[in-house]
Amino acid sequence: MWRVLADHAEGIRDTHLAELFDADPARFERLHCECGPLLFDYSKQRLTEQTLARLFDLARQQQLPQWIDRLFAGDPVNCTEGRSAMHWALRLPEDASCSINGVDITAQVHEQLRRMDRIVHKLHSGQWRGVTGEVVTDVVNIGVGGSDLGPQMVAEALCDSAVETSSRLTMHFASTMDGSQLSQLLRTLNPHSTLFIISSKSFTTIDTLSNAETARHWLEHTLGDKPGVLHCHFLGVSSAVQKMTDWGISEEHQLQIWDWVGGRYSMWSAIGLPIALTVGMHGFRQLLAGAHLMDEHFRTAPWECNLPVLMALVGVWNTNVLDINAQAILPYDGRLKLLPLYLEQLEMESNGKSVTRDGKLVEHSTCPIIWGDVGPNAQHAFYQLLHQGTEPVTCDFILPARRYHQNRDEVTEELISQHELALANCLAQSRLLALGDAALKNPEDMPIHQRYRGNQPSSTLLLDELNPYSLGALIAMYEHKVFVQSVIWEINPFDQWGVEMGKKLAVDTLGWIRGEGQVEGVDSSTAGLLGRIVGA
Ligand SMILES: O=P(O)(O)OC[C@H]1O[C@](O)(CO)[C@@H](O)[C@@H]1O
Repeated sequence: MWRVLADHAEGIRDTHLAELFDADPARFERLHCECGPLLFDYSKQRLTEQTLARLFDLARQQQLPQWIDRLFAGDPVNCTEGRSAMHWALRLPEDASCSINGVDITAQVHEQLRRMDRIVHKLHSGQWRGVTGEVVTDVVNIGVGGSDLGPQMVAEALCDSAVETSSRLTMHFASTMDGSQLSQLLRTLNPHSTLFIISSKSFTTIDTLSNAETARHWLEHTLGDKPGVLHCHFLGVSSAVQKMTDWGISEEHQLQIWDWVGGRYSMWSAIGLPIALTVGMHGFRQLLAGAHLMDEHFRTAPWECNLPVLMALVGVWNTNVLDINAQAILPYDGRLKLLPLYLEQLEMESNGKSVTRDGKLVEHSTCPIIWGDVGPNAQHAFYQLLHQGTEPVTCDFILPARRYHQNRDEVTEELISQHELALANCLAQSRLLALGDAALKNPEDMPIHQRYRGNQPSSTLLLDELNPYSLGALIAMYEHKVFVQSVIWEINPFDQWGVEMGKKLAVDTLGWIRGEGQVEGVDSSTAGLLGRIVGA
């Protein structure tokens, strides 16, 4: 199939996107599809309907239907760890039946949602008090990777849907191992009214545990070594129940996740507590409902109108056939500032692999390099390379059609104008990237340094508006896209062995930094740097 695709690419290699649009006025109609609040426009990709037909053949050859069935049957698709990957089960409605190996998964999931609900209610209503009796007004989520990026990204993206609470609760996030964010927070927060969530699937991540330890010392130092400090000021979310207990988190303040939830797929579980604290449980359930809509769409929609499948295959075409190995994520909405970071983990930690499920070296490129920023800001930073650099890049433009239409006040008109400005810039950029000079009047009169080559492919994801439901659908779409690509590439998207060894090597290195033992068996760069650090 790869040969067929390569030959097909040869046939359209010299056809510019401007020609494809000229040749077919209905190109957009043919090459876009919708699911609920999302519209996926891939007409600015360098492909035709014949390309799609061949990509579907490839997907059939790679047994995509069987793999989708396996994913939703709870089979151990994470083969190196012998686990299933059932993030989709976190989004099931309560009346859905899902039992795996005799365990009622839906009941487990909804039991934890009810526990979350009680905690959210207690905090929102001002009933959660610190050890000295003050109402908790600040919550700090301590976590890293999937235990930080998803909750933080969504909580910020949904700031307009934040609920007013009688406790006037504020969410904060601390992730960095060096304590940068935590030290800033501890300078301003009141220990009497601060609650920490220790969020860690494994409850072994040193970044999180060292931040948690610092928080514990701060509380004990400022509040005194009273019994009840740990009980009143810490919540835990983990799959390692005993480890939470050993750390000192009381049973009633523990929320549970399961082995079958991957860290970067966990924001739908109790790891998403900061989201629920921001938008309330109703908002959190809307987020789950939007994701469930996408799960059902992915599982059942024909591929011709299946958003995750189309998005994945377009990506495979770019990466493996057109040799485009960079992808920019460009939301035209400041609330989605953290989405590129979130997708960096989702895509690159999942599919940044070079060994197949069968233990062979892959023969094709896998995950491209993904980065991004809020589009309008990136226009003033790296768009120069997109327009006139030497590297091909594919872009995902993400934008809500409507904003500021609710809760009107004295600046609503101005803000609506600002939103229109962002929309105009998004459409202008994707048009110029695709068409190049053909988008301009009399380009031949311009000097060469002002000309645009164009032919840079992009997709546009248009949301009705950004709310919990549409965001849930958007994120689930990317999750399933990643899964489809892993099937095409024959890799396991649910493990991350590449991140383990660096952590182990750091243990020895830490000993040397602390003056324990002789530095030996390391390269001269590491030895030289250690010498400077230890001598500093
Ligand atoms: O939730 P945990 O177990 O602390 O893990 C945090 C992150 O660390 C990783 O395991 C990578 O080191 C990610 O996959 C995960 O999201």
